Amino acid sequence: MIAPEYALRDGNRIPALGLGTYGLNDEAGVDAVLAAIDDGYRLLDTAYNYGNEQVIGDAVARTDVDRSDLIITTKLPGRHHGYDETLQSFEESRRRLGVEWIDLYLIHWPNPSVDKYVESWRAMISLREKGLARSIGVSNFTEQMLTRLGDETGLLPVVNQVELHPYFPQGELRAFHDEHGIRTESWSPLGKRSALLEEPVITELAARHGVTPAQLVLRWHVELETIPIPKSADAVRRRSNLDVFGFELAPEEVEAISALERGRLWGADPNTHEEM
Ligand SMILES: NC(=O)C1=CN([C@@H]2O[C@H](COP(=O)(O)OP(=O)(O)OC[C@H]3O[C@@H](n4cnc5c(N)ncnc54)[C@H](OP(=O)(O)O)[C@@H]3O)[C@@H](O)[C@H]2O)C=CC1
Ligand SMILES: O=C(O)C(=O)[C@@H](O)[C@H](O)C(=O)CO
Repeated sequence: MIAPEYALRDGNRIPALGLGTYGLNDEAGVDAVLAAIDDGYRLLDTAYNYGNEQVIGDAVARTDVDRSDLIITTKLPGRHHGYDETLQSFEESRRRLGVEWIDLYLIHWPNPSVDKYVESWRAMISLREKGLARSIGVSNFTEQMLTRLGDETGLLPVVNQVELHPYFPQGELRAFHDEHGIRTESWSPLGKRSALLEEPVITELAARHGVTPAQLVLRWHVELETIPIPKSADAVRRRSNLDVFGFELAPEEVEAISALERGRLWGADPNTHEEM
């Protein structure tokens, strides 16, 4: 199963679903990422701070799938904000991944109290101009922060990766993204170890469609046209998480799932959260 793709505003393409890799480490992590690529995952999400870029790089080096068919995402950590620091951090990530280019490079968190994300963004624009980062984006940015990037540099990110699941559907931010050609990626798309997958509306709709609760939630993301990046260390769950393109949800089913809205699960508000 290979996920369909969306076009990004910069002319590049991105799969409609990817693999989260936080917690996939060591040799077991390499095996998991390699098996995921074999099973059809083409979008891989890591970060400097996950400490597993080399794990992703090893899997990419070992697979038979063409490098140009893979979309590798990594992220700039908070402690490396600033123009020169960003260029240096990017080189470290690229070296650990063992790749010529990074497909999607994101600012992991805005850390507004440090107030250097615009400088980092300028460095990322230069990386894109050199072809070292094919697409550039951000993560955990608010509408105000995105607007500031656009106002001060003339270039908006093509992706904003944010917390997004049925408990926190991010309706207003998604509408802003859609208006400005920013693609939404969903982190913790399954609600990471919360009770989401046991919610009656989820289990009942899953039974109606003959799918698992996780497949139902992932299909909800697809209906919203956000890109979920579920993480699983288990091969069977990874395969079923990718297998969500053979059924559809009716608009009222999407609404019923979105009605679970109650807010962020982990309290990580981009206006105050400081990421090192
Ligand atoms: N930009 C950012 O700030 C952030 C980015 N991320 C990214 O998003 C990715 C995904 O988010 P994450 O927080 O891991 O949470 P997810 O919502 O992807 O949930 C992962 C959890 O769900 C379990 N799981 C996976 N598939 C299934 C299934 N089919 N049925 C039941 N349980 C399942 C996993 O267990 P098991 O492994 O045992 O299957 C794991 O415990 C991360 O790996 C990372 O790449 C995450 C947080 C913040
Ligand atoms: O991206 C992730 O998976 C995270 O957990 C982030 O929240 C990030 O690594 C962080 O904020 C650590 O403090």
